[in-house]
Amino acid sequence: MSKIYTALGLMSGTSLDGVDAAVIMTDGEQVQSFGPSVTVPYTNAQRQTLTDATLAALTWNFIGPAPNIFAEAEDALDAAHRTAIQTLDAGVVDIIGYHGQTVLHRPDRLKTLQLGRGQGLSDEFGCPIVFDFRSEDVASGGQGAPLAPIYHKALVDHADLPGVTAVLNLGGVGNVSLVTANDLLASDTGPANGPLDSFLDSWGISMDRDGDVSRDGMPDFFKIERWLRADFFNRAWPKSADRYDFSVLDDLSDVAIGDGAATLCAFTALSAARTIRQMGVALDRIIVCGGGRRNPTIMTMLQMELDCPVQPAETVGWDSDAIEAQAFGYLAVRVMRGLPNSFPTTTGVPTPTVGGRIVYPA
Ligand SMILES: Nc1ncnc2c1ncn2[C@@H]1O[C@H](COP(=O)(O)OP(=O)(O)OP(=O)(O)O)[C@@H](O)[C@H]1O
Ligand SMILES: CC(=O)N[C@H]1[C@@H]2OC[C@@H](O2)[C@@H](O)[C@@H]1O[C@H](C)C(=O)O
Repeated sequence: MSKIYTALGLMSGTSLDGVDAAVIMTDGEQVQSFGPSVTVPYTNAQRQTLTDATLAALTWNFIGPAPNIFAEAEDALDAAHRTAIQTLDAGVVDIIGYHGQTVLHRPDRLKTLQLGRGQGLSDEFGCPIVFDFRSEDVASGGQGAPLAPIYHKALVDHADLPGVTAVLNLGGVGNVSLVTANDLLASDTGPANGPLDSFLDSWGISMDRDGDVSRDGMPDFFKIERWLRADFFNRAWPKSADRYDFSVLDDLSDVAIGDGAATLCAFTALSAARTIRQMGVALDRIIVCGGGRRNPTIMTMLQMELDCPVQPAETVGWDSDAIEAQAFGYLAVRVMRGLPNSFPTTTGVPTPTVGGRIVYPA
């Protein structure tokens, strides 16, 4: 191993549930060990500001001056991330990877935007911060996501898993990494909990906790067949998605809550299975991380669709809620070392690309 860094990763995902923070000891190639991790939920006011910024971004669409609310959203993000670092209480770290909040992702227009400022936190915590991980990949013609695959490969190597492993993350959006002895293939898979959360929000419920809402519902496979005709599902991989790319909720306006939730769980499972099949690699196991692994409706439907074991990340000893934050600590070390984080087979970028910007304490 080269020099081992103590890296602190920070991730705020598309579901806007809060900030994940985690420490990882790594040289940016292998995982040496894991440190503490924490998830700090956004306050209602912070979540509202971030939601408003995301909706303003959709209207803005990278045309003209950026919406004023972005500055307010960056204040909220920096404050929430500061709280997460303080709550983690990890002591001195060598480097921080600060993903920020994606408010708009348009790789077809060579644009992606993650809000959050690196410099303030770097000054405050006295260490280098890597941020803006995706822009260079997108500007070079890549999809800008997923970036976690090179970390998923390090996790699979660390766990010494034999054969071919898929790591499927079911957050707001889904993404999958296929780790073989010689290759790393990856793609977003489509919607995960994003449309399900939005649908339940219209019923005043925050999530399909433990599958409670979807459990007794009846999926409408005709609707799903129609949704799966969307351009995203027919594009070649690697591909990436924005949280708001899948506007299916109008089709569920007069559907009972249980049936709607079951339909969206099935949509998640079928779209993930479809992308995995498109990738054409025989798998020995699928390890599921992200909040969707806690939804038995989605997990059961995935297992019905795929002919290898589908297992939650805990079954191989991973702290699933920390994986994305660990990933951005790991990726930050790679940026520091000039190692690439994205590849033609993970984001479609023409050549392996480092990405990320580093700031140092003033
Ligand atoms: N106990 C649970 N049962 C069912 N679903 C759950 C449970 N806990 C979390 N979820 C779902 O998982 C979502 C959050 O997942 P996660 O934290 O992996 O997403 P994220 O990291 O914000 O998104 P992304 O990976 O797209 O950036 C919640 O919005 C909810 O829908
Ligand atoms: C643009 C963006 O922020 N994409 C996220 C999102 O959330 C899940 C999926 O879509 C994923 O590809 C990506 O995040 C993970 C951490 C990644 O880059 O690997």
